[in-house]
Amino acid sequence: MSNFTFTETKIKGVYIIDVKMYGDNRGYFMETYKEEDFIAAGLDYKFVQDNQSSSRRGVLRGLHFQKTFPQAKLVRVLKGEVFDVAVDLRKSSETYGQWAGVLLSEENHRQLMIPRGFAHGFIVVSETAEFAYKCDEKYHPEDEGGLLWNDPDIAVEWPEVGEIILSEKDKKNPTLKECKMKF
Ligand SMILES: Cc1cn([C@H]2C[C@H](O)[C@@H](COP(=O)(O)OP(=O)(O)O[C@H]3O[C@@H](C)C(=O)[C@@H](O)[C@H]3O)O2)c(=O)[nH]c1=O
Repeated sequence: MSNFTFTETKIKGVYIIDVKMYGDNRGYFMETYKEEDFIAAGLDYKFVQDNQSSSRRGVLRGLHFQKTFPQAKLVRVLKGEVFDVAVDLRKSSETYGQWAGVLLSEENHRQLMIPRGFAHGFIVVSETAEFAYKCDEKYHPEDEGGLLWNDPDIAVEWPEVGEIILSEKDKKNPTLKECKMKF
């Protein structure tokens, strides 16, 4: 029997994944990824790179994608809490330009599966957060693309966290209208 529950969001292909935890007097155990269970749920990805980042409250990383080497991402939080967002950039999608968002935390142990063809980002809600994710394509620095986090046409409803902290690169990201990105 699988330890995973896969729930598709309003955007086709984007899944919230909950995991059964086994607690005892030592602490807990949980599986965080199992190829055969993901394939059985229709999520057949071959992950080739794992990443981890740490950020303080108000840090917003995103919205990021790779243009010619798109990455599917399986994302989760190790410490703290973030609001995680995927924006659909698939040209033939009925939900092109729309976003899905979910709170991921060290308490709910939730994961979000984001297919290729999306921009991805998150904002840190807790004092600090450690974030981990698997990618099915390696990092290509020359291929990076970004979308402005507060593009009014996408209108992500980011939670209120006070001051928002962006990288210099992310401050200069274009809007969807400006970059017309479609996969
Ligand atoms: C993403 C990445 C960055 N780096 C390096 C480049 C740079 O010097 C440093 C920090 O990179 P960034 O500022 O792009 O890191 P960050 O803003 O955390 O970028 C990440 O944001 C989230 C939202 C994503 O979805 C990821 O795909 C990725 O784009 O790390 C790698 O060596 N490998 C990687 O895979």
